[in-house]
Amino acid sequence: MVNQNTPNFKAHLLTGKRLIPVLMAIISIIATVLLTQLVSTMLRFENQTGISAHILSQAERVASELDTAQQVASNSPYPECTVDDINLLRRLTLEYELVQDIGRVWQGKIICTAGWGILKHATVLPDTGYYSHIEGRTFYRHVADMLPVKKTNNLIVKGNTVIFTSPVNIKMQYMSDLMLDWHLVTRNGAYVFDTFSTPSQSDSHNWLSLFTQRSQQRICSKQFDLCVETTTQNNALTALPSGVLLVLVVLGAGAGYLAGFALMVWAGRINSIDARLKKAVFYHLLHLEYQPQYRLSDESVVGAEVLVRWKDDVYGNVSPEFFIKLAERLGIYRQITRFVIEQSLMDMSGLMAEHPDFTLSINVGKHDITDATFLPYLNAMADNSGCLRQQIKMEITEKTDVNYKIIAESARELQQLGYLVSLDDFGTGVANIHWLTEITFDEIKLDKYFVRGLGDDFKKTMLDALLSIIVPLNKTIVFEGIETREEKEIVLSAYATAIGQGWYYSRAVPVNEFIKIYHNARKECQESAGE
Ligand SMILES: Nc1nc2c(ncn2[C@@H]2O[C@H](COP(=O)(O)O[C@H]3[C@@H](O)[C@H](n4cnc5c(=O)[nH]c(N)nc54)O[C@@H]3COP(=O)(O)O)[C@@H](O)[C@H]2O)c(=O)[nH]1
Repeated sequence: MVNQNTPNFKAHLLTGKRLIPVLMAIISIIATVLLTQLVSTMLRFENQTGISAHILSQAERVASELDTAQQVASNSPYPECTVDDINLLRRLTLEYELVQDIGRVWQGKIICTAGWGILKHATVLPDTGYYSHIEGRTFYRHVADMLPVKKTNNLIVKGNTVIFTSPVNIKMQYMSDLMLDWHLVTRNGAYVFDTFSTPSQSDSHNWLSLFTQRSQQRICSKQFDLCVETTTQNNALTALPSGVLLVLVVLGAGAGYLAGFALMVWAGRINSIDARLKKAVFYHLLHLEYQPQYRLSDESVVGAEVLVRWKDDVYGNVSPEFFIKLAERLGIYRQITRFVIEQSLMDMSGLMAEHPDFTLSINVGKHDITDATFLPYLNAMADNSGCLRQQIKMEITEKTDVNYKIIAESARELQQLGYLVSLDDFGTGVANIHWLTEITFDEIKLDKYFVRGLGDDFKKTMLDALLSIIVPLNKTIVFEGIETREEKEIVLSAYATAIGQGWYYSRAVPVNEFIKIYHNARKECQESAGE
């Protein structure tokens, strides 16, 4: 039987465990959303890099075309604004798609162009132009009314040449579906050639904006005084179609729930009582307690019964009655007996060496007495401990589920080797008077059943009858389970040389406490003997 708390604990454990898959599902949904966000951010970043490069290459193509046209015009062999010179400029406007018009500049004024010939009134260039020290050009943005026709142009002036271009030179193409702002600027950022911004970029002010990431990039041309700056904001939660998002959430929740369920099963396995007992036995997490045995006549402690204990972190205090059977079923029982023998001899060897009449009772079961390696092991341990073999008493319970002939043989062998043998739990199991004649024991332990309720006349009569059979056998008789003073007095009056153990005297206690009990009892005996 597991400690009474164990079933409650298990129920509590199960309720707690049921939450694991739900918690895992929630964590998984969050992880899925974050992962989607991460992947989407990475893809968008890659896309942004591609677009930046595309814008820059277009800008370089524009710059290169205008540069070539300007160079050809500058190298004109004709005097400025002559018919030949203007014809040359006209050829250039036909040849270079981006050149809308091209003209000559003299003393800060446009004096002739390919489109308008010699201007009647030379047009003064605005004083707001930006001069690039890298390229030696002056740029004018969105300049209106420089020519007889009303039109807005960008102007580029170098030396004696002015080129008129359209304000929009970079093709927008697929950019409208991207949440991307870009600016085409000079390296120092002082002059903006072209710019584009997505109107909806700054619109998401709801809770989803928490998941919004901003990415800025800047790349510059190696040839020209040109840089592209792009800015994008990514929010996969709003960017993804709601159907796709729903599928992701459902998949994430499902995967999390399954993982949680698997974790629960795994945790259940490693926390099963079988697994925990195996671990406790393997790592020697069991411990021992000793219950003193008293000579009832003078209340001196004559021996101790060692009892194995298991206090588990999950299941609490588990009764040996339960875990000994479990250990037998799991095939690890032998390790427990060996642990008990080794540890108890170590704990008690000092006291036993000092008091050669002190006996240590050790419980053995069917797996011990049927194990061929048991006796050699016991001998080695006993001899190694320095204790006398006749101080070691092996308790064989009557409940042992093996043929009495095997028990008789074991008892005989143990006695021949010098150990004492005790018949435990007498009167409760399969043993009967027949056992007493066939098997030789040194001690008979009467089960607590006979002590319980000894105030009752019938029980007392039963005990007297039993004693009339076993007393003549001349064995030590131990009464188990003495819980009250009355029980002790009745036992003592029934059998004056009785040995007793029970909660009236002491429960099983750790070794240090036992040694104190032993010495106190001894002192009291000596004192009362001296009086
Ligand atoms: N093979 C092994 N069996 C072992 C070992 N250690 C213990 N056991 C057996 O487990 C059974 C239960 O033992 P436990 O719960 O330790 O109970 C023992 C005592 O605590 C209990 N006891 C002692 N005094 C009283 C009392 O006054 N009242 C009361 N109700 N119970 C009392 O009795 C148990 C000891 O019994 P016994 O062994 O028959 O002397 C039990 O069968 C143990 O034998 C082990 O290492 N190996």
